[in-house]
Formats: sequence, C-alpha cells, structure tokens
Amino acid sequence: MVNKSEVGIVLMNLGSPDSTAVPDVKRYLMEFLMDKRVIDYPWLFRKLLVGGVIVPNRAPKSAEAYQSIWWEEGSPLIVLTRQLQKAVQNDMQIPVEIMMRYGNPSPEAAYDKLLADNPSLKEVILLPLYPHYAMSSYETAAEYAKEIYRKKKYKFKLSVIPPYYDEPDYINAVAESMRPYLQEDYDYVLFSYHGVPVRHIHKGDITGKHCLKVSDCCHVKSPAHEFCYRHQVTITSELVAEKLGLPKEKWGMSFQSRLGREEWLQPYTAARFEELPKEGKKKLLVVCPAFVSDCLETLEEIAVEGKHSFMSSGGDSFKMIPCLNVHPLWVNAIVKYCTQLIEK
Ligand SMILES: C=CC1=C(C)c2cc3[nH]c(cc4nc(cc5[nH]c(cc1n2)c(C)c5CCC(=O)O)C(CCC(=O)O)=C4C)c(C)c3C=C
Ligand SMILES: [Fe+2]
Ligand SMILES: [Fe+2]
Repeated sequence: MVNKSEVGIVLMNLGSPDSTAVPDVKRYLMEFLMDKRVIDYPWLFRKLLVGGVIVPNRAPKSAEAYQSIWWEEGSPLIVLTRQLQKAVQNDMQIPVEIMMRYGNPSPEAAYDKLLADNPSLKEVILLPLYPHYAMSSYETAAEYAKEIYRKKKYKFKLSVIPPYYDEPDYINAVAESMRPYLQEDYDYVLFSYHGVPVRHIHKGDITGKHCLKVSDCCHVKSPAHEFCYRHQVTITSELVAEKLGLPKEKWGMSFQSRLGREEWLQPYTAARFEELPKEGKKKLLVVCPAFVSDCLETLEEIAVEGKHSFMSSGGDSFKMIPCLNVHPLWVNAIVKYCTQLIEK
C-alpha cells in the first residue's frame, strides 16, 4: 500500500480536435482513424483509405458538426473532462490530471504535470473514461497510456482500472441520472451505444467460438465476455433497467455512429429513430451510457440529428438524458474505484 500523498490520478478520455478549423479536424481525424485498433486494416491500405478517402471527405462535415456544439471554453468533451478532474481532485485531495487518446492533453503532458506537482510520486492510477471494453475505445486508450509510460521510462507504478460496466456504483449513477426524466410521461427508453464493426466482436472473442455464434451469446457464460463490447453494453442496460424497474417492453438498445460500409452492431440507432414512432413509441427518452462525458456523438448526432429524424418520422417528444458528466454519484464512484486501488 502506498501513501496517499505519493499517488496521482489520470482520467483518460478519447479527445477532440484543438479547434473547429478544418486543418485541426483533419489532423485529429488522421490520428484517430490511423489507429490500428480503430481501423484495423493493413497499414498501407489504412493509409490510402483514411488519408485519401475518409478524412478529405469527412473533415469539412465533421468541422461543421463540431462548430455547432462547440462551447466558448472549447470542446464539450474536454471541458467536461476537466470539470470531472476538478470534482475528483476536490473530493480526494490528491492531484488529478486528464489525458486524451487523440490530440491534447497527451499522456506525456499529463504524467509530466503530475510529476512536476509531486516529485515524490510513486503511483499513478489511470481511469479510462470508458465503462465498456472495446478494441477501439478502452483497449487503445489503456495500451497507449502504457506505451508512453514505458517509452518515457517513468519511475512511478502505473495501475489501470478495468472496465466498470457492471460495477454497482457506475450502474447506480447512470440509473439515478436517468430517474428525474422518468417522472415525465414517456413511451420508451432507448439505450444508444457507440457502435463497432461486427468483425471487431469476432476478433475480440478469445474463445473463437462464442460471440455471435452461440445462440443468445451475451447471456451464456463465457470467458469471451471479458473483452466483449456487445456483452458488456447489454449487461449495463439490463442492470440499469432493473434498478429503475423499467418493464421489458418500455426499453431497448441500439448502436450509433456507424462509419463505412461494413456491418456494425445492430440495430442501428438511426433506423430505430425512424421505426419507433411507427411502433407507437412516440415519446422517447434516449440515454448513452458508453459515453461518460457529453460529446459530438450525443450533443449533435443524438440531440440534434436524432431528434430531427425521430420527430419527422412521427414522434411527439424526444429527450436526450445527459451523460454522467459531473454527476455527484459518478464522482463518488470514481473516488471509490481509485481509493480501493490505493488501499490494495
Ligand atoms: C464508446 C466509445 C467509443 C467507441 C467504441 C468508438 C468506436 C469508433 N469510433 C469511430 C469513429 C469516430 N468516432 C468519432 C467520435 C467519437 N467517438 C467516441 C467514442 C467511441 N468511439 C467519442 C466520445 C467521440 C466524440 C469525440 C468528440 O470530440 O466529441 C469520430 C469523430 C467525429 C466524426 O467525424 O464523426 C469518428 C470518425 C470508429 C471508426 C470506431 C470503431 C471502429
Ligand atoms: Fe467513435
Ligand atoms: Fe460476446
């Protein structure tokens, strides 16, 4: 067990462009999409596809989308991660920094800042701000943070908090953040998660024969679940629904933000927004528990585009429940996860 005064914490999120200018968005998208855990094709093909097709086409549209949600202080994702940093630091009374998988602040900047503030630093606890394991989210973040740690030969110990998709405090925070919205009249709650290609689910199946191969695979016990995004988001949804007493017919899951032509996890959120009103579910609540901070994918894709699609397909009301952001129960959960590691 280390002394609390020798510990630092880093909260790691995905990252955003430095500004909404097209060259900054291009640089960010290049770094993001050239990540071999995000677009996992051979390097040369990835380079031609990303640099030659995806980024030139996507960057101007993406920049426009970022402009529509940008705050005076900067990217919502970064601003909200900083607010969370302050809340955790106030509560724990130990230094907390933030780092991003892509863009700024980098892992090196965060480690160096912790060391500058506390030269006798012995241990850093890293909390990836992803409750679920996916090669393209939790895994790439944790591996990158470890890679920089090794490359720069830092002397402190680095401990990484595992995915917390079924941890009671995270589940409770999500459920309680939703509860006030359930007091209003609603027909249906949609749990919308960032999608991933189906191929990634097969690739991550350590048994090679479970995921999407066994009937009802997410509910059949398997070691594959430790690395299965589909299993983990299913469990989060079920635990939250149970905690809130949501009847089966009042909620469902879907997957958003598909990129490219490959098959991604289904059902697609965009399709559900068009179908739900026709199924008589006209008053909709949407929650996005894979994102702990509001970002482009919630503030624009869901709250603006999604709302427009749902309402113009016959919906009566549409409400997006904010991410956990700096919800006190979420801050408490983080404090608890970090304290448990310090006391080990
Ligand atoms: C749950 C976390 C996330 C997973 C899993 C994930 C997979 C994934 N993402 C892309 C491509 C893009 N995602 C983009 C934005 C974005 N993605 C996440 C989280 C996950 N992505 C967040 C939090 C954000 C928002 C960042 C922000 O600044 O607010 C983008 C950029 C924006 C855009 O142009 O749409 C891309 C591109 C892939 C291909 C993928 C899995 C393979
Ligand atoms: Fe993404
Ligand atoms: Fe699975």
